[in-house]
Amino acid sequence: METLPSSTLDIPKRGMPVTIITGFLGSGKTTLLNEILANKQDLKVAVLVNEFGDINIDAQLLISTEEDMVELSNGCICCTINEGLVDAVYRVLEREEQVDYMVIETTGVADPLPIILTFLGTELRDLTRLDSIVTLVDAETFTPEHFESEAALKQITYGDVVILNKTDLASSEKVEELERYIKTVKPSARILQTQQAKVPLPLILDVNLTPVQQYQTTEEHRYSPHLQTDGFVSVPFKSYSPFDLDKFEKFLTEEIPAEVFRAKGILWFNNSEMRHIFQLSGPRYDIQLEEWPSSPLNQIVFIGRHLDPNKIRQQLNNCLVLQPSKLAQAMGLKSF
Ligand SMILES: Nc1nc2c(ncn2[C@@H]2O[C@H](COP(=O)(O)OP(=O)(O)OP(=O)(O)O)[C@@H](O)[C@H]2O)c(=O)[nH]1
Repeated sequence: METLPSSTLDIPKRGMPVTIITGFLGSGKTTLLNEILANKQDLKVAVLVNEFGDINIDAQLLISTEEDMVELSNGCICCTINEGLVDAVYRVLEREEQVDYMVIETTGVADPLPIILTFLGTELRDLTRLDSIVTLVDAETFTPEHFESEAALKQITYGDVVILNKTDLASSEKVEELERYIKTVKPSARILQTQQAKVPLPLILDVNLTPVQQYQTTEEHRYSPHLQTDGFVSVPFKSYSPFDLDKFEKFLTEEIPAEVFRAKGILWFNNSEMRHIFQLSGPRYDIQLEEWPSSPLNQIVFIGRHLDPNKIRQQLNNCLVLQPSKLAQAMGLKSF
């Protein structure tokens, strides 16, 4: 990893520079955010993490400390909680401690335009400087059909920098083909190729690449009907009882609905002292072991189209060591 030239850290204090990280579900946005936080040196970065489910897993997996971070859960900042975005930026600006830079991670199903226009068309225009929209693309799973998601296409259309990530999982032909495709959608984009979103920060931060003038004439879009989440729904699940490892493995390999596109969770298993960071993205899943920073509990979110939340919750309840009815009995409570 290159070290950051000292000039890059000398960001002038005229309006706080803002970079928006976008990209489809599982493309590597949180990985990039962690990469930024690990290499920001003395730059004081505030991060704003948005998830459309009501459990914010990403926020719990960031290496940042709590003071640097504003979480926006249970709604998408490009639509339902757009006002929340303005308030969150104000909260950062009002802090006594100087913040040099703000990085925003959108949900994987966000249309970047309403977020861009919030920065350019509200009182935030004078307080911040929109620097760049950075779009992550999963080189393994992305196709020109862009998952039949209008949001996935818009993320590329508005990307000033497009990062073709996960090149370790795609052939060089596929990566070249994708690069050609991206150039047809967004000829002016700076295209980078990465693994684990490892990128020299001067290529993506304080680059002044957002064509602010061009957006000034498109303000009416802000009020146009939002894409909703392109049919994607998020099913959260939380439990204070651990999972039985064998049952959970069986669920993953045999029962999980095919419509689940993405899942992420912090898991507690009966036979382990460790917390398990679970990531499922398209065709693969991965589990990493870490120490628990606090009391164990299970938190997991499933994202996909046409999901049946009750069925998934029932399947997960069946994987618990102590199922809710038994837990209620054990606690002397009536179960409903
Ligand atoms: N093999 C491989 N895996 C990667 C790479 N970058 C990220 N991943 C993994 O892909 C999964 C998803 O990465 P995230 O950074 O959480 O993706 P995201 O865009 O934040 O996902 P959402 O939260 O759904 O929006 C995680 O398991 C990462 O460890 C890469 O370059 N190669």
